[in-house]
Amino acid sequence: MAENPTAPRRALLQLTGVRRSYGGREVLHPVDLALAAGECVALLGHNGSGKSTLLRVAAGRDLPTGGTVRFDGLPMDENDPRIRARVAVVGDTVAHYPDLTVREHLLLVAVAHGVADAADWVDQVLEGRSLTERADALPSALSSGQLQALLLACALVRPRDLLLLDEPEQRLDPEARRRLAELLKAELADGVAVLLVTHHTDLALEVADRAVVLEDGRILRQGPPARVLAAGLPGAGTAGPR
Ligand SMILES: Nc1ncnc2c1ncn2[C@@H]1O[C@H](COP(=O)(O)OP(=O)(O)OP(=O)(O)O)[C@@H](O)[C@H]1O
Repeated sequence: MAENPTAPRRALLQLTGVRRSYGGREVLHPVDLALAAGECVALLGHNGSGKSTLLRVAAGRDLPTGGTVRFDGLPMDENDPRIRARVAVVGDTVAHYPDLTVREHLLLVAVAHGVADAADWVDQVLEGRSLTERADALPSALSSGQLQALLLACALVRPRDLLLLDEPEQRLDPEARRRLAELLKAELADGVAVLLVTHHTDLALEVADRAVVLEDGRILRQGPPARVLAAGLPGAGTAGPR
């Protein structure tokens, strides 16, 4: 039977009443958020509004103080191998092995995830992120933009149904940002669900199906990115994309 395009899509990631407190201070008030396969939600908001906290909780890297996070019906837990095999995360901290080259990082991740023909696939991912010339460099010899490209490449070299990205556009030059937008569109076309924390409103406009604006740990508004951005972001002097 043909799929009804107007029917609500089944959520792959479902956050229900999620709260997070640090030292008694609530930084996420109950938040509900659902993300379907092939859908991109952009999380926007001022510094400290709770975007990274929400992404960490969504990734199972941080436990909510209340509410539930489910991935494909399973309680979200980054230690569950069924979840780890399908969820790729680029978080807000830079993590790498100082004594492994760029290529070795990608091989390690690809082999750990059972990727067939890992060496060939790694070469393709290196090429796609413009890292071929730096393949034998150690992380300490990379520029900040190249390091960001490596973190992204580590998420792309492995299988995934859900991609959680915290400001992946950080430190990328305009050309690399343009390629990031193309890459995200290709991920969505492949059915990958993408939760994207970003300060780059043009990126949200280009790739997201829905924008969600957080303010002080609460959803202030959500909807089609153009409409949400036309209403302006909290703290921004003018309405519209920057
Ligand atoms: N581990 C922690 N301990 C205490 N407070 C924290 C911790 N992590 C985050 N916070 C606080 O939670 C609030 C939300 O932080 P979060 O990093 O989620 O914001 P953000 O919207 O991602 O900000 P930015 O745009 O600057 O990255 C902030 O007030 C921050 O100080």
